[in-house]
Amino acid sequence: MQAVQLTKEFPGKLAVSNLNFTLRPGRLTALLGPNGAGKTTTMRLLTGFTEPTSGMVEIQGRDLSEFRAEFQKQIGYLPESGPVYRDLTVSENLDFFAKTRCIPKTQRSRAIFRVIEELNLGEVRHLVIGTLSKGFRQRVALASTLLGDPKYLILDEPSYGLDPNQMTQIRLLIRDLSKDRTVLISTHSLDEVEEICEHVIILSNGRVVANSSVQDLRKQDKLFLVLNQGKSDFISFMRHNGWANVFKLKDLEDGFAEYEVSLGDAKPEDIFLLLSKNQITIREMRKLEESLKTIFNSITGN
Ligand SMILES: Nc1ncnc2c1ncn2[C@@H]1O[C@H](COP(=O)(O)OP(=O)(O)OP(=O)(O)O)[C@@H](O)[C@H]1O
Repeated sequence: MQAVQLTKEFPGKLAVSNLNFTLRPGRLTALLGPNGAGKTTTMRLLTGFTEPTSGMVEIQGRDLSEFRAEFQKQIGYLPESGPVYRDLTVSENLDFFAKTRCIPKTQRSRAIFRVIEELNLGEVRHLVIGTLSKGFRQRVALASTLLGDPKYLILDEPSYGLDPNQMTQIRLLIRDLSKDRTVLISTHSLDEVEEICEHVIILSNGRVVANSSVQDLRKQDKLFLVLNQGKSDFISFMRHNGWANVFKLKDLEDGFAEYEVSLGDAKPEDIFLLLSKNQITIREMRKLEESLKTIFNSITGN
């Protein structure tokens, strides 16, 4: 599933602009971004609920706008906070959604039984949704999304409002589901991303500002160094040796200075070797592991 130059403009508001990314089966992707960055709009475009102003969503090489009705049977969309009808029982709610998803009558009760089992809803199946806790309501919403076993799942903040136990359960379930499906979740929880996601797309002001594996994002680790470079300029020396991202933090009184070096693909020992070969005196050297939160904040300019 691919977003190709995907753009949506509302009157007076460019919500998302020229989005390009690919979602793959077996790779759980998180969509991140500050409030108003365009996450919900992107998800609605991917599900075909909103039409793009320009660009397209391509599914296995086909433009989604050409087979929207057919595709909606293959996609499970969990919108932010819902949908669950509070005065229906869990079973009635699932039956209603099974009908809207056009699951044939002969297969409906089997499909409902399957999601009730999958989400552990057996004990509450005859209860009215309005009487259930937020965690159970969210599970019912997710169960409705899974009816008919869709191969594409677009889940807008699936763990929002859940307690820590429920959160863990839902996250593990989503991770399992993503093994043989194409799954995109939006979230504000960087813990969730670290725990279950392999890939991240970060939006800021309607644009993609990062599209990479969680592992690659983490390659923004840095090295903190205190060294004495004598009279020559350490930054130029490092640039000359292929290290572009070197910053002086401050000069110390005794000729030493503090620096920060972005590691990229390299290891701290590569730098250690370079410095010792060139007789640079190192007083201190330590790896600074950036938290995903710091990386997110610096990418989105927060
Ligand atoms: N129907 C609409 N009409 C006009 N503007 C809209 C509409 N829907 C969304 N927008 C605007 O588009 C921008 C992106 O909104 P969107 O809901 O996609 O962001 P979001 O990242 O999901 O935000 P949040 O994290 O707060 O849910 C916002 O500025 C929003 O006000």
